[in-house]
Amino acid sequence: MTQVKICGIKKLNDAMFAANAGADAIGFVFAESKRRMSIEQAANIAMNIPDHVKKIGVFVNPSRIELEETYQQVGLDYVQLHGNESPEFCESLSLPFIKALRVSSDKDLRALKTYEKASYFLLDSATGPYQGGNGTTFGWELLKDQKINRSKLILAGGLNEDNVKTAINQSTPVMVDVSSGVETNGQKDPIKIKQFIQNVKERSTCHTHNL
Ligand SMILES: O=C(O)c1ccccc1N[C@@H]1O[C@H](COP(=O)(O)O)[C@@H](O)[C@H]1O
Repeated sequence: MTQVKICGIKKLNDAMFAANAGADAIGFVFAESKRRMSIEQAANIAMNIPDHVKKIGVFVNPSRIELEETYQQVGLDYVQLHGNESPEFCESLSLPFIKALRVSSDKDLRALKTYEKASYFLLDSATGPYQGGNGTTFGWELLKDQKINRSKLILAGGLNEDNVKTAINQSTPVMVDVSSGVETNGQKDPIKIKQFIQNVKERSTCHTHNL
């Protein structure tokens, strides 16, 4: 079944709601962003949500020390690297990481093989002013015939309750990641979170039955 990560969580209520609605992972943004939060805020949420929900910290070009301290103090399961972190930097890390790549054409997928130590790789849209969380999609169809290890593929970028089933059909990722698409007026929206997760799980069930 396709897993779901709800990213940009800033409140314990939202984290609990997402967990109870079936989220498999939640994301805390430590990069420059309107969703940015402190280590203390994230640690307080992390210690109060069920263990089975993975805690993922999102960074853009962090220092090694920032990564290690945040990972340990919050109790993260993974760090998500959303900037221009080099393969050498990533390979030298001693913590589990997800490497995000911004995709606008199939040429961008060539970088995947240079991050082999990544636990997962996350494909996001290249459109928008920020390094992530732009709420913009990319052409998922370009993933269809690519030789990609789907068990390590997280799909992100502009996903929402209306497009997530199509996105999964076209890219067959192990996990989908959403931030903007489950917000209203810049705040996480429980109705959208619930519907998003329901649509993903529904779609996954249908898929399994069709196999
Ligand atoms: O969410 C943010 O503000 C953010 C900031 C900097 C880097 C990454 C960020 N979020 C990640 O961006 C993608 C796409 O988000 P969206 O659904 O299009 O809003 C997702 O992986 C978030 O984890």
